[in-house]
Amino acid sequence: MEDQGGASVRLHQLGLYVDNHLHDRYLAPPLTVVVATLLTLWVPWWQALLWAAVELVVIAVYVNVYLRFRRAAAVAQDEVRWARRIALAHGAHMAMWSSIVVWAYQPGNLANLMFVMLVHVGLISLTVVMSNPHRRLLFSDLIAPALALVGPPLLDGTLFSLGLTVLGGLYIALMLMVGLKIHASTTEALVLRQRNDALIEELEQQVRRDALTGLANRRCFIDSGQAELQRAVRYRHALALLMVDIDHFKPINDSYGHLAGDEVLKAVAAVCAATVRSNDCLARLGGEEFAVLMPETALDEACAAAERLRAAVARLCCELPEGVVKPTVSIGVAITADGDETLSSLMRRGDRAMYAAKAQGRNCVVVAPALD
Ligand SMILES: Nc1nc2c(ncn2[C@@H]2O[C@H](COP(=O)(O)OP(=O)(O)OP(=O)(O)O)[C@@H](O)[C@H]2O)c(=O)[nH]1
Repeated sequence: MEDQGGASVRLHQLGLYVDNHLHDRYLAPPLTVVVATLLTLWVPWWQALLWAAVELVVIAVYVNVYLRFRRAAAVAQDEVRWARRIALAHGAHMAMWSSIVVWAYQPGNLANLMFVMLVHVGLISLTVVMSNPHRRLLFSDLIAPALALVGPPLLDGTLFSLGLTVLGGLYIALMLMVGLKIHASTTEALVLRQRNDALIEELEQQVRRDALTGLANRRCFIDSGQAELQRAVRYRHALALLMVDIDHFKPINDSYGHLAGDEVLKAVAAVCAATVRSNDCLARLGGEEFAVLMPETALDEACAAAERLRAAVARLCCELPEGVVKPTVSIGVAITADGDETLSSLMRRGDRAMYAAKAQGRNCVVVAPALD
């Protein structure tokens, strides 16, 4: 499942791991103080103090690494690099806790053995709860406390201690199984969420795009148009609209067939897309009608753009298997000086100008009269 999800899923898992461990900053410092206090039962106070001081620095370092990861907005390729950094930072923390075994464990002292084992049982439980989102880190986080849990009783060599080692081993195996189960379900949930997000994005694209030409569709045009009008009103900018309609399109369909008509539509759409500016909103409103919304564009600029568009389409020569088609367009230009008009009124005026262009013989540009 992990491989299926790929690096981006593992990056998500790393994010979950980091989120879980960020809570550590509230738990780890007070726990350090409590354990250091208990340690003074078996080691000189200055050793316990030194351990607590180093551990508090290590906590500060790994919390800092986690916060930097959160701020970095890492991408999928960074997953391995961040996982390594995080493993090092958190590994130092695990090593500090497990080091208690080496310098504070007193063979034959049952209270001390219980203390050391309890510290590591707690550490293993917390690790499984907090590290399960990321399998690699789950394993690396478990190594030190697992060895520290089963190690000391083994050193004693008594039957009782051997029993404790077996119990410790079973406990680790059980916790590992639980951790891996939770890991598998989080991975599955993440993969499903990714698929869901991709499907939603695709659906949103389909709802807003025209399937034939790939341009924005009417719905998308209306949404962008409303937003542009609001901006034009707020900043008192001019907003221009071109209504573009292919001339004599029905005869193209009738003579060459609907599929040939589709090819002409796609070719005209491509010319329009190549001719308008990138911040203009070009859409296919339906049939053989297109619209271009041009923010912050005055009348003379809009007319020049319309003329450029008309001429570009007139130069177009569609060589189809059914024959050669040379489409032309009629364009109506409407402008609102400070956005003080509704979109439908602007579109109506643009439409009327476009029909006037048709009436004037087609393949030309007509400007709509200014709004009273
Ligand atoms: N191939 C194709 N044709 C379409 C599509 N949508 C609409 N049409 C056709 O476009 C034609 C539009 O014809 P009309 O509205 O009569 O306009 P026209 O023939 O272009 O004439 P004028 O606009 O007056 O120059 C109709 O025959 C529609 O069937 C489409 O997606 N693909």
